[in-house]
Amino acid sequence: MKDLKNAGKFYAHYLRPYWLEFLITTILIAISTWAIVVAPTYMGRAIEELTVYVQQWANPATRAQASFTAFNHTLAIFVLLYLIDASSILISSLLLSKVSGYSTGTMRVGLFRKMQRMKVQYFDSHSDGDILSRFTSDLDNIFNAMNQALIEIFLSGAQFIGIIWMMFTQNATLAWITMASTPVAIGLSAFVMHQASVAVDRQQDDIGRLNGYINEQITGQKMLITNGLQQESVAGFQPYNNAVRKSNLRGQIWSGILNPLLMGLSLLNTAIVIFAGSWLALNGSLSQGAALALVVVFVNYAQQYYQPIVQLTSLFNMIQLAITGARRITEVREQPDEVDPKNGRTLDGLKHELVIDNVHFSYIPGKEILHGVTIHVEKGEMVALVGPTGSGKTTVMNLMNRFYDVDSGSITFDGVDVREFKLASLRQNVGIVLQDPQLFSGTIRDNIRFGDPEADQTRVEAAAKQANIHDFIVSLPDGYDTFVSDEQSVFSAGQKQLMSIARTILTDPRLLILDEATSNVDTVTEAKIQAAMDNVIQGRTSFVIAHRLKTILNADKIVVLRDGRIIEEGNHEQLLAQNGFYAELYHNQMVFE
Ligand SMILES: Nc1ncnc2c1ncn2[C@@H]1O[C@H](COP(=O)(O)OP(=O)(O)OP(=O)(O)O)[C@@H](O)[C@H]1O
Repeated sequence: MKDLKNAGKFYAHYLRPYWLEFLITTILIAISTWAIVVAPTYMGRAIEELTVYVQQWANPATRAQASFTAFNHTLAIFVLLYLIDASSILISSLLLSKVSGYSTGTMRVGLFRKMQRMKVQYFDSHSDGDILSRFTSDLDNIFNAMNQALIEIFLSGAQFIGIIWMMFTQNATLAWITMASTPVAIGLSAFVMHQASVAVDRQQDDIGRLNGYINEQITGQKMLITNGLQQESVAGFQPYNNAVRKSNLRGQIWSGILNPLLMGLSLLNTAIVIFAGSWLALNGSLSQGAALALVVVFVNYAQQYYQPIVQLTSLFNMIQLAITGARRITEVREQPDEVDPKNGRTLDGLKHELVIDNVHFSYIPGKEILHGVTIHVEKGEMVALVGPTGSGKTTVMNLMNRFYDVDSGSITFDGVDVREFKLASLRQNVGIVLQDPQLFSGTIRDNIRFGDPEADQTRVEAAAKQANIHDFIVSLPDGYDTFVSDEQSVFSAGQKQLMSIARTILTDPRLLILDEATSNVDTVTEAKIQAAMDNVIQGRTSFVIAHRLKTILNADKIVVLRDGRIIEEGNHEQLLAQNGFYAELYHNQMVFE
């Protein structure tokens, strides 16, 4: 019920702008229902007039008076009524198709915009496949339901009201008897629909998880092939597939039950109407002929009365999928946005120092990752963060850029808390070279000037030269116009890292965070990356998360992190002299160099 209420709110929000289309549709459907209800009476009248014509024509005394005019006239009205009905339905369908297309388009754009505002946490805690299925499967379900079910909802609703109205104009007692079973039908439908909705809900979530798995396996396909794990991958796929099959079957069974159940109830209702009508005919004040005619009419109504309910329940699965789709999209819409302070301050470079002061942080409440980390970074310094995998290096970076906020402690730029700056201003000042750089579909030029699309060729080339990737780019047949994408790129992993460095150089950030790539690159590329890093670091305050200690020998300060705590701090020589954890780490790495 809560889902239904929330879905109501969701659709009201997106469909409100189309109130005029709905008003026109309501009027057209009312006209069509009126036409369809009235048309049979003209049919009867036409038959009556035809009978009169035949009788007059058969009799020589009246043959001269026999005329088709009245019959033709009635028949024309009859045909006209059907034309009105057909064209009203056609126009309504077209209008509602337009509404479905436009409103799902708005939902898609809204969802996409929302994705750009949401906290990084959402993306870290949901699989790409699951996020993608909200754009594909859920929005498709919503579109299909709106495109096909909306018109049925209108038609069935109008038909339902029309039949009730007609029944009461004929005989109120029999009308009440026909409608008496409605609460049973509603109760039964509510129960079955609830069961089905639980199954359909689960089905959509299972589809999300299945997509997540497929996405992960496609992304890691090379790893799978290299390790000969294709069979294992298929075996891992089975539980996800089985879950979808099971919840799908459960949903189909429950929603499949509803239709025959209501058909049965409709038959039972018809039998009750026949029985009650006959009793009235025998004991009532009506003549037997009139009572019999009334029973026949009400048997007809009793069958028609259930038709809109049956029709709507046959669409139930589709409607349920749309309700679930609304829930899953609402879930995204209700995610908190990144917190951008009102009247936030503008960060204009770093003048003195950046201080990470006694920072505690946990991704999951109760599971603290950083336990009181304090780091001072003076303007122009290069500070390196080292430590074993999982020690919290990337987490520190996540906090400096406000991908996440600290639980306690603070991060300050010249004494001003990072949470007081406008997000855009903060990120303009903080450039990040990520561990696993991403290329976007477009030319190499567009990829380099990603952070500043207005940059001209001179600036793009200067950045590429500093990043040591210019020579490679111009060696390509199309040079800077070469089309690349993350999946189909002409770059090796190391060259991708150089591209990412070029991109960062172009935006000229005051503070640079460099999450060094862990991937193994050949020694020539490694030397290029090193030179590019030196170029980008020069003259800037920088914070390097280093995996290869060779790259940070010149750092002004090296901070050693272990299990979320700083255990050593100093420059390379000082730390070697301490002969502690860093010295051990360094000597171990040098063995492999
Ligand atoms: N989004 C997240 N949600 C929950 N836990 C996380 C998340 N990201 C990281 N962690 C956990 O936080 C801890 C620190 O991770 P972090 O990525 O900061 O380590 P790291 O030192 O950068 O490791 P690496 O050298 O492998 O990059 C790890 O135990 C990791 O499992």
